[in-house]
Amino acid sequence: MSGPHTTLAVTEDGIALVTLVNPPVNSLHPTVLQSLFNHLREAQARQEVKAIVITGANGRFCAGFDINQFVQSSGGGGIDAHINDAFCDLIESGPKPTVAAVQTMALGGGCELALACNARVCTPGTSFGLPELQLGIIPGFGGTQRLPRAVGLQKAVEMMLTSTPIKDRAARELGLADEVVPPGQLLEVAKRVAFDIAAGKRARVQTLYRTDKLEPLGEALAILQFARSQAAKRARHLMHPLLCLDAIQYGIEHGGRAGLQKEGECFGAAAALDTHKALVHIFFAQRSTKKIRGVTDTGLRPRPIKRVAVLGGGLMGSGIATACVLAGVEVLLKEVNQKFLDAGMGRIQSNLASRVKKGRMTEQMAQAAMSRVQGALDYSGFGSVDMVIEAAIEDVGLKQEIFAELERSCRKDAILATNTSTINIELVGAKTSCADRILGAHFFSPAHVMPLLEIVRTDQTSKQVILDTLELSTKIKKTPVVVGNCTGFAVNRVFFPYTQAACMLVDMGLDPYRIDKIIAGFGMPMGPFRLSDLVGADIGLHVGKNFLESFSKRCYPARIIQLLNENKRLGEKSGRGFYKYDARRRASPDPDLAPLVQQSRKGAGLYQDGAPPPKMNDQDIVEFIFFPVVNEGCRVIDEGIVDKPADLDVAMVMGMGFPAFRGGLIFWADLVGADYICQRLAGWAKQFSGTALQGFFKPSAYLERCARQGTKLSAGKGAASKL
Ligand SMILES: C[C@H](O)CC(=O)SCCNC(=O)CCNC(=O)[C@H](O)C(C)(C)COP(=O)(O)OP(=O)(O)OC[C@H]1O[C@@H](n2cnc3c(N)ncnc32)[C@H](O)[C@@H]1OP(=O)(O)O
Repeated sequence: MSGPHTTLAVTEDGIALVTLVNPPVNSLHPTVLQSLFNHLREAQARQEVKAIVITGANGRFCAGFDINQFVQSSGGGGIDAHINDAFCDLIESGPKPTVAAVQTMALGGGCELALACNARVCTPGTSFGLPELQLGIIPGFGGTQRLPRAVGLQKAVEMMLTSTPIKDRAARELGLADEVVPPGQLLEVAKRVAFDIAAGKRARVQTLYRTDKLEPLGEALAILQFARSQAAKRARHLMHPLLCLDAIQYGIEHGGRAGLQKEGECFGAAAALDTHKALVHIFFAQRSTKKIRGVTDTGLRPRPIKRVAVLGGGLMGSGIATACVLAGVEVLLKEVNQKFLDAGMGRIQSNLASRVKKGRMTEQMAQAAMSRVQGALDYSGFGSVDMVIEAAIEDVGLKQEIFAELERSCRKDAILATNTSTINIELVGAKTSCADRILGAHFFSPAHVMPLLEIVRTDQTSKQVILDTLELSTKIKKTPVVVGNCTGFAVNRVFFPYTQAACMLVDMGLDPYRIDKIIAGFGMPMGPFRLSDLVGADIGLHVGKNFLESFSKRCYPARIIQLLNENKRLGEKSGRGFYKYDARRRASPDPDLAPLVQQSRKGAGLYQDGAPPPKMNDQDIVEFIFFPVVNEGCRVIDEGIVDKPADLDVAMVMGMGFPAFRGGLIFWADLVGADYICQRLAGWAKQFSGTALQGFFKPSAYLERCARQGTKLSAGKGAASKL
């Protein structure tokens, strides 16, 4: 039988083995669920069956409900409200006991299925978890009721609110797994446990009715109250964590069975929110960035990258080297002299030490990672590397010399990448004759922490080289986005109007601290001015100049950034910028900023001293800042800088902290509507007509086309025809 299904096999000694079959992760497609219930019903009814073992095919148990169904349905994926009753009656409390034989993963609905069984046996390395909240929903197959009763409320709340799974050993200690056994013994042990329960030699645990692990009511309510305040603080835009807590609390107060009913209601409420659609979009978009038309569908196979040379041991180079050694890739770190090399090695060491301190790796693992780095002061060892990542200073001439040397020193098939964030990649390789092996590998700082890697291809970069770099990105746990070669590539380019629009608002008379508050309220990790302080006004000025040169007709020269530089207020690193910073780098508004703001306003001529600032509410400010960003995103789509609009969503979320719960820039823009955005931009362009600012707001051709044709911006340039 092909397609998603389950199989049922009854052994001679009376065990019904039900297997979930839906590669790659045995997700619970509706037909799997239907087949599962049919088989469970049959197994419960057949006389020769003494007990039931549920497992998954191909070494995996189950990654939960089929998330594709959420995309296809209007919300909630059509989960049947009666499914929970069926779980109870057929699995947990049916005439025959059930045992889950779990390999690799039991996530979401998969974990809930396992929790409904009377016992769980798993293999080493298996993850158990309820990560539904990361999809904007709550557990809907009884997880909000059974997990607290299996592991205690405190731990269950933590697992659900953080969407963090736990591994086999922790699961065993908490009582979520009953036994951990080698894969070869999984089914045998599960069957034995099932027989023992059926024979009354082992207790038949019905998790929904347990109370022994639950904290006393007063303590439980205090835990939930604290969780609510934490959720409101950490994710104040999100409703679904609170709905999850509502369902849990109801069950604590009224019992598990009543809690299931409440869970169903809360699940439905969460599934109806835009947050759910946005997060599901990001889930798939993140996985689809690795699928590049004309590259990954050509039948080419990636070549493994085992040894990488990193040129430059500064902040970026050492971060890149750290990301590589953490993934088992050998690194040759080259510097210009011993002092710099020692400093670079020291940075890698301290990156690893910080992971040990945070409990993310053992001292032994850190030592093993460090042993994979070798230092170099010349190019003599470069013949052994599969790839070079150059992270020298942003100097075109220097980079050109380096790449010419790399061509001489490396193998003819080695990939030559530059980590530049501003320089044209073609220019970097101008003194070589191997443009097909050259590309940009733009990491975000700190490179061993930030999850995004922009892979910048030129017209000459070969498909094989792109494919190999995609493979490396997966290995070093980065989400890759393949982009075209232009100033700022995708992320920095699309974001340049962000700070510029905010500076324009200040020049128009608005308070920078109010703007920051509103933008953080929108869901950005921080507002544009706090970000500017973090990045540094000197860097901001340098980057701003690049954009002014490349896109002079649509740039706003932010005088205030220039003034901050002149007054040595470079931001966090100098103790003052838009904000002032205390010894612990905590920011607070700085009254001494006012004269600079005044000077900037005077130069800009958008505000008359003493006049009231323009009346703009929070939404106006969000739109004024983000619509020009959307507009630039439209140009990036239209020029084919990204393979598909969803790539831009991922790039914005992971590179700039655009709120994932809004689905990324373009997904959000579609919810707002291309027509509305276009009208607003056209309105501002009119307001500033005859000035240099007109171009800043002028709707792009792609945005205008989508608005006119009623096409979604996310449909891509193929869908928005050039009529
Ligand atoms: C009612 C219930 O409470 C509701 C639910 O159960 S909602 C679902 C809850 N489950 C989850 O959130 C788990 C989501 N999946 C994951 O976290 C990860 O995919 C994983 C840990 C299972 C595997 O990770 P990894 O090995 O890195 O592989 P990954 O690339 O992510 O996934 C492999 C493929 O499986 C798909 N997939 C993973 N989980 C899926 C799911 N639950 N439904 C449908 N497809 C799924 C991915 O889209 C990907 O497809 P592709 O190859 O076509 O791109």
